[in-house]
Formats: sequence, structure tokens, C-alpha cells
Amino acid sequence: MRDALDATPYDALLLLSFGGPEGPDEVVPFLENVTRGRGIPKERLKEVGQHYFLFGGVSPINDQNRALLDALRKDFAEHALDLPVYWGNRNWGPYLTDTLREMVADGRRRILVLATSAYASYSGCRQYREDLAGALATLAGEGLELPRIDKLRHYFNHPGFVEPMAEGVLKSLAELPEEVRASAHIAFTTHSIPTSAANTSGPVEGHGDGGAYVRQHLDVARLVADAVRERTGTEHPWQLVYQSRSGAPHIPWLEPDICDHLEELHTAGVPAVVMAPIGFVSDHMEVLYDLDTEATAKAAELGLPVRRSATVGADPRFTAAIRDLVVERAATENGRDVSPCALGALGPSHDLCPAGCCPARVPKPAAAGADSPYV
Ligand SMILES: CC1=C(CCC(=O)O)c2cc3nc(cc4[nH]c(cc5[nH]c(cc1n2)c(C)c5CCC(=O)O)c(CCC(=O)O)c4C)C(CCC(=O)O)=C3C
Ligand SMILES: [Fe+2]
Repeated sequence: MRDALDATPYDALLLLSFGGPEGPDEVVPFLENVTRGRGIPKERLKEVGQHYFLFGGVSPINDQNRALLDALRKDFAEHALDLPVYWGNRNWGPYLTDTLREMVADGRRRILVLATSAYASYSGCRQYREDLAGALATLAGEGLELPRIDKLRHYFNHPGFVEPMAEGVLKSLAELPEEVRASAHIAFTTHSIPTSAANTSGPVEGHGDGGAYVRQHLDVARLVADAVRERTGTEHPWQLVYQSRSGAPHIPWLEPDICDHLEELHTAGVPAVVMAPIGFVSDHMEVLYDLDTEATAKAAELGLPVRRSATVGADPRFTAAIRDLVVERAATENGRDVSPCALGALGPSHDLCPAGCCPARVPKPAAAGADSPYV
């Protein structure tokens, strides 16, 4: 019998995610939820709706979260970590507010949140904290006693996140035709966001020099590229590029787009490319449509061999990393010294988002940060 791991003071882990439709009738209401008050052009919405309809109106994201939940519960049980795991979403059922209400009914008082985004950004961090504040406000309005909520630090540079992605790139390289393999480029991709959001991502002191979002992705890309070089002996040129841009065309977003990048590489005589979606935790719609469908069709049109490498999903190294982060944070809350685990040049991310971190265009209350109106 292993020694039991200690999660106290926490009495629950909450997996907080984006949510997605699971049938054709759910696509439009889902997109209405996503875009409420966000000023996304109608044309873009129609187009994105088509992406979902192409897959029968079913986003893979909910099944992936179910798989991650199962894997986390199994991992915790195997390591005698007594911590129930719940799941709630921003944009589709199970909705965060309903899950939080259930957690309160179950007597949970100290909740730790795992968001399905590894990096700093408004969409990937503060917006989830706003969701938590919104849910807490609803429960307060119902006269319920509010639990205390903390959010796990960003895990982009945890070895349990980086390692499976490095292995995925190695596997994709091995699948390329042998004669082009050694000269293949790696295109690391992530969600494009407005450059204004990129420049203000992360803590205030890093704003203005590109922000944490791009810096964190570059660190991960370098770590994966280094791991690949160590294991193949080959230096594969790489670049961080972007996908899934939305918003009005006159507003600058991070570039280049993966499709333009493939065209550029092809013109420059690069014979093959591995697309590595390091910005995403699992193979959701952005990966299945924007990379596996659109970018792969673009590459076929160019006659450029491409492979798309795996996301971490429910990889056991990732669930072990989450367990590690939970135990680390619990120890910190108990005033014990910890040595947080992180690869790369940036070091472990902060436990508590400081005031002004990843600001919203229109300020809103956000929980689980230094500027939270809740304890
Ligand atoms: C940084 C980032 C992540 C990664 C971090 C994280 O995971 O949170 C992410 C994830 C996701 N984004 C998703 C879906 C959508 N995102 C949209 C719109 C937007 N995303 C943005 C950014 C991000 N998005 C932004 C700046 C917008 C513009 C509007 C706005 O400022 O909000 C829209 C509206 C239509 C469109 O414009 O494309 C949809 C449908 C899904 C579900 C996929 C599935 O169903 O499998 C997931 C996991
Ligand atoms: Fe998105």
C-alpha cells in the first residue's frame, strides 16, 4: 500500500472546460452561448457552424473531458489521493453553475479548479475566472453558502504536458515518408487571439513585450523541438504559427496562419511538415477541422506531406502531472515548502493570478485571483 497523498485543505477538484454541442440541434444554441456579447461577425458564425455540421453537429470536446475525468479518478484512486472530481463547462452542459450548486449540496468547501487551457490569456484563464465569479454570484443569489475556489497554476511547462507532445511529434515524424523525414519542419500551432489580448496576457510586468501567451508557447515549442533533436539527432527547423482566427478582418490577430505558413514552406522547398497543436489540451473541433480538415486539404493541394501530432488528452503522464500539481498546491496552502516542477526558461507559473493579469476589454468580477471579490 502506498502512503496516501494529501489534498487537504481541498475537498474537491473541478474540471472546468469550454463545452461543445453533441448533436445538430445543439450547434446554433451552443454558438449563441459562445458568442454572447463578443461581436463575432455573422459570417464567421455560419462558417463555424458548418464545421460542426460536417461532424454531425458533435464536438469531440465533451467525450474528451469525460475520458479525462475517468483517467483522473483512476489515477487519484491508484495513488490514494482522496479527492472527488467534478466537471462543469462555460458554454454547454454540464454547465458550471449547475455543477457548482451540486458541489455545495455535497458539502464541498474548498475547491481547486483545473481549466482545460494550459496557458495565460483572457480566453484561457481570466474568462474561466469570470465564469467562476458568475456562478458564485448565482449561488449567492440563491442564498447558498459559497465555497472557496482556487485555480491550479498554468501547466504548459510541466513535463507531464510537454513529454507526451514531444512523443507525438516523434511519432508523426516517423510516419512521414523516409526520404523527406530528416528535412521536415515542425509547425507548432495554437489558437490565434487578437494581438491586443496577446500583448496584455499574463501579469502586468510582462505586458508590452509580447505578453505571456506567445512567450509561454515559444518555451514549449523549444522544449519539444529540443526533445525531438535529442532523440533523433536531427535538427528540425520550427516555427510557432496560429490557427482558428475569428473576429473582424481589420482587427490584428496573431499571425501567420497555419495555411499561409504551409504555402510559404512549400514555396521555400520544404518537403514535409509536422503540425503540432501545442495550444490545445485535447483533439477538439479546432484540431479536427482547422488542422485535420482545412490545413491538411491545403497541404494535399500543394502536394506537401503533412502529419498532425497528438494532443495530450487523457495521457497517463498528464493525469500524473495534474495529481502532482494538486498535491503541490495543497502543500503550499498548508504552508509547507514545495519545489514546483517546471521545464524551460520561464519557471513555474504563479499560483494566484495577480491583479490586472490577462485583462478583459470590459472589466467583470473574476474569482480565484488576487482581484477576486470572493475570499
Ligand atoms: C485561446 C483560446 C482557446 C484555447 C484555450 C481554451 O481551451 O479555453 C480556445 C478554445 C476553444 N474555442 C472553442 C470554440 C470557439 N471559440 C470561439 C471564439 C474564440 N476563441 C478564442 C480563443 C480561444 N479559444 C477567441 C479569442 C475567440 C473569439 C471570440 C472571443 O473573444 O471569445 C468560437 C466562436 C466562433 C469563432 O470565432 O471561431 C468557438 C465556437 C472550443 C470548443 C471546440 C469544440 O467544440 O471542440 C475551444 C476548446
Ligand atoms: Fe475559441
